[in-house]
Amino acid sequence: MQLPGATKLALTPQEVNIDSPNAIATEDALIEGIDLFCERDDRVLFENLCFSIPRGSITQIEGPNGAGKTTLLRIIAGLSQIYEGELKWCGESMSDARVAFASNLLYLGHKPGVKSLLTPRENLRALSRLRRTVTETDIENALEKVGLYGFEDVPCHSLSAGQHRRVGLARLYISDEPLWILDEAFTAIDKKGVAELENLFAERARLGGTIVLTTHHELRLDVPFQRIVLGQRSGGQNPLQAHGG
Ligand SMILES: Nc1ncnc2c1ncn2[C@@H]1O[C@H](COP(=O)(O)OP(=O)(O)OP(=O)(O)O)[C@@H](O)[C@H]1O
Repeated sequence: MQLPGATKLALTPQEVNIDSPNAIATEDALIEGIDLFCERDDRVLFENLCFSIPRGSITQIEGPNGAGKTTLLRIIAGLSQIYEGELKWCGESMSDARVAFASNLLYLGHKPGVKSLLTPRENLRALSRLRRTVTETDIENALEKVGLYGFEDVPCHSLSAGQHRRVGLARLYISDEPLWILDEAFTAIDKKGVAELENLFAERARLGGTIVLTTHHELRLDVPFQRIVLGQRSGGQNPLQAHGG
């Protein structure tokens, strides 16, 4: 379902060159952060932070524990306003573009957002209830993709931590939102699951989807991606770094 006044971006491949982040033209940016500043408990998490997130790209927010990765991710996702500076969506101020932004976003936070009393199938039904286009077959396929075949109708409280997490991740396989913002998506996921997620991310970016994620995992992607590195203020490095695929 689309919100009134919201423009949903189509998922279509687009040429994106993120070999040199500083060279990204502003008009290509889906999201821009300009001169962002954030402080918590009198501690500056980041300041003068600028980045540009192009459509069809993958951006990893990286840094040590407590550096402010989740804080920045929540700010970008519009879930926290504890910052100064400017955020833009498709060249428009985020505060003016809030409805359009929200209709394009799938956000998966730290916690899987899965209800323990429900089964994986019931959880996915509930999470996709606003989307008439999601069928029972889509739900079954998504659960199979995340390795939950045979567990569709088991209450989630009797699943393992990794399986619980996989129920939440199954949303990615039924998502038509062009922007995914994912906090610690790999937590509790085994090696095979991590590799499958990495393939999904790369494939999604090739289709024109945009992914912003935090993880301590060393990403192995066969598409170029960029990193916003937090927690290195004394090093004076550029927080935006490009990585080849
Ligand atoms: N609700 C809150 N109230 C006050 N301070 C907070 C709150 N949430 C986080 N902080 C502080 O903000 C700082 C950054 O936290 P954040 O969760 O963004 O870090 P992170 O880089 O995601 O860490 P991790 O790798 O451990 O997940 C930390 O010092 C933390 O104590």
